[in-house]
Amino acid sequence: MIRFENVGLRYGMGPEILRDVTLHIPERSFQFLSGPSGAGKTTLLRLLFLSLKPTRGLITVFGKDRARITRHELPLLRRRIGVVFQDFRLLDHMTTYENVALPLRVRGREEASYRTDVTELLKWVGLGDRMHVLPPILSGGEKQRAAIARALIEQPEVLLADEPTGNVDPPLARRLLRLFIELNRLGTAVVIATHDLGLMDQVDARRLILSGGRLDVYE
Ligand SMILES: Nc1ncnc2c1ncn2[C@@H]1O[C@H](COP(=O)(O)OP(=O)(O)OP(=O)(O)O)[C@@H](O)[C@H]1O
Repeated sequence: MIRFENVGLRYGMGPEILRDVTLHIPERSFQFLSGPSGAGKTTLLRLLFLSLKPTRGLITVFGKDRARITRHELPLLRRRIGVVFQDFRLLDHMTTYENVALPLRVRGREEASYRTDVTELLKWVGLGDRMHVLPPILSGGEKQRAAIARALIEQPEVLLADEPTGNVDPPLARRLLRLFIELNRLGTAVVIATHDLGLMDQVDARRLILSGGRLDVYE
């Protein structure tokens, strides 16, 4: 689904952050992306989300060569990739429901056509009773789940999550992990960037480990 071949990335004239990274994210797969702080996990996620271009190497996304994707095609491909950012990026002046519905509204969909989907998804992530609350009132874990719901509303083929359990207590981290596993069972490929060894030990999943700019894959 997404393939990297000998990918290198540097910011400006800085050192190479990623070096010769070769990677395949298969359909319906589940993997953790780990490595020390500053190893380049967020950078790798940004490459997967097409918000960065590699400085060298080949990336193909849904069969398309990254270098040949036009500005017009980019939003269509991105819609197939859900992302949960480290800082959630919820809009504070919109309710939880409105935040999750926003990608559909932006596309010009009528509310009547998506109201049930948004409501069901919010119930699925455990926010059924927080739908009409503004994000500043949500707890860290609730914000996290709202961000997950927003990433899932367009039924992406792959979900990328950057440290999704970074700010939550262990019981909630386990709950979020169960949510990702269930999502994966329903057919979505999942990539979770995390430092949390305890979290990774709870699932027998692929591990992508970044260190010194290189990526090792443990199946
Ligand atoms: N926009 C940028 N411009 C220049 N350097 C950057 C930029 N973004 C990240 N870097 C550098 O790239 C390296 C990798 O950063 P990145 O955020 O990808 O690591 P990470 O593994 O996600 O770290 P953490 O676990 O601490 O979030 C770091 O040295 C960082 O300073």
